Amino acid sequence: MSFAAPYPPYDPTDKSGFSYDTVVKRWPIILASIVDQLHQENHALQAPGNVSDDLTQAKVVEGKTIIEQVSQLKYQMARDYALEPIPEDGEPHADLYNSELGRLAEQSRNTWFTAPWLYAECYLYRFLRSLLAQTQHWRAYDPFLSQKVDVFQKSGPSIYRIASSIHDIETAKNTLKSEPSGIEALFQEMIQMCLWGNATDLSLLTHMTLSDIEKLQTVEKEAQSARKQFILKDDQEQVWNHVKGMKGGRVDFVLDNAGFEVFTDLVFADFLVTYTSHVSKVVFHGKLIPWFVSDVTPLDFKYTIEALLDSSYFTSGSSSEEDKSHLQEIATRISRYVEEGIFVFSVPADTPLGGSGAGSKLGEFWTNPLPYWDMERECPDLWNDLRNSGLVIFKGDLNYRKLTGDIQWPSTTPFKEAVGPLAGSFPLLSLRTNKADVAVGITQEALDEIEKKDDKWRVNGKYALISFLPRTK
Ligand SMILES: O=P(O)(O)OC[C@H]1O[C@](O)(CO)[C@@H](O)[C@@H]1O
Repeated sequence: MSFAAPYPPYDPTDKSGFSYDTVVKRWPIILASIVDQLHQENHALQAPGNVSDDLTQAKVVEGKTIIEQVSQLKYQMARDYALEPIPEDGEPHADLYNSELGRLAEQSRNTWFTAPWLYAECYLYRFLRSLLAQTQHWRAYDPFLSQKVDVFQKSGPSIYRIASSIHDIETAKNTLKSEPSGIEALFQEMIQMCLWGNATDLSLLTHMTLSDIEKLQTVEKEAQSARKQFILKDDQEQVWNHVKGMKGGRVDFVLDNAGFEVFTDLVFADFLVTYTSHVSKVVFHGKLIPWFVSDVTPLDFKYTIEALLDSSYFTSGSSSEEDKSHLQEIATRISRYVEEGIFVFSVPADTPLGGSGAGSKLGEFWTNPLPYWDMERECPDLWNDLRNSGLVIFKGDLNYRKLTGDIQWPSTTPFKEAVGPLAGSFPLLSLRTNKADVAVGITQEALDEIEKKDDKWRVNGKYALISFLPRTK
């Protein structure tokens, strides 16, 4: 793999006030929470009677404990130190990250404030992984797991509401079959539910209260029609026209966040398989290492389905027996689809963090720092595999940044142009709420209007883009 992609046709320039903001404000909070988390684990391990002494096991290179290493990273980041090479830890992509770092050093862009934002952010999670992977004790440890679980457990009210809507669809199933326009309307509702499911994301939620999160999770019909005006590019009709031409096809989800968002992905997938004849198989792609705080790992995926089946899992809000039975209905169906291989995770569900060599090869691509432009050259196996899909759905902001290379395209640039050589490889749908500067495919008129209305529209998560490209090659 090499980083020097031949696309785009002009020099990438990615720095912006917002990226700087995340380095100085958001990342230190994330690192501080990891240090807290590690301390808590330490105390538990060192409790009287517990024979395990992690401070011995957790020594990493240079004689520093993992906690000292993470604290040092936080210190260096705030002072704009140079990024250190990723140690050879036996996990994928260390060479790729390091060769790019070398290239950046030649351009004096290898410090926390000067490195391209996309690279620096991916590096941060890969470097953290390296610290953990080099120890015996923390190798299987996901420092974000407790946050993921905590927020998911509090998402009960929104999850029950969605499950009840699906129950209503089940009740009207027979009528729906004879009314194609009803299915189309539901498809639009589902796509929007799945889109707005991306509005919550733990790497952004450092300042949010539970009620803020609940507001973001409001995805039912009324809220959706109110939010339609916030969709700045809307290819829903093109997507439906494409999907309705499929017969028993395969859909892929390149997943983003665990918890509530992956629940909305599963609901959308369930809808496609259960209520339409267009889709008979769904493949889910996640991350092999803890990534951008809340991204789905194979273990998160398995955990989500078990949690949905457990009627005492959700802790917030009051739920009636009826709510619970509606959730059981869809959770049981999802679990059955997994058992029957109708829903599959792209790597085995028990793949450990860091991957398991050949068995998880197809999952490695998603945690490298590259744009997706050159997937065909960088990871031909994955590219060829996705060519078997009838629709590849890329969820969320980071996937969008990688699809477009995270560069400052004029916002009226066609999506196809920003996706570059990847465009046309397979039918591609991006569902993204805007949390970073890059945004393309917007008409001049819409752009003028939004610039007047809200100067934070690119980053405040209130606006969204639904972008579709057909297969052309
Ligand atoms: O979960 P999502 O939608 O990919 O969002 C992640 C986004 O959050 C950030 O980490 C912080 O803004 C971005 O860098 C990143 O693109």
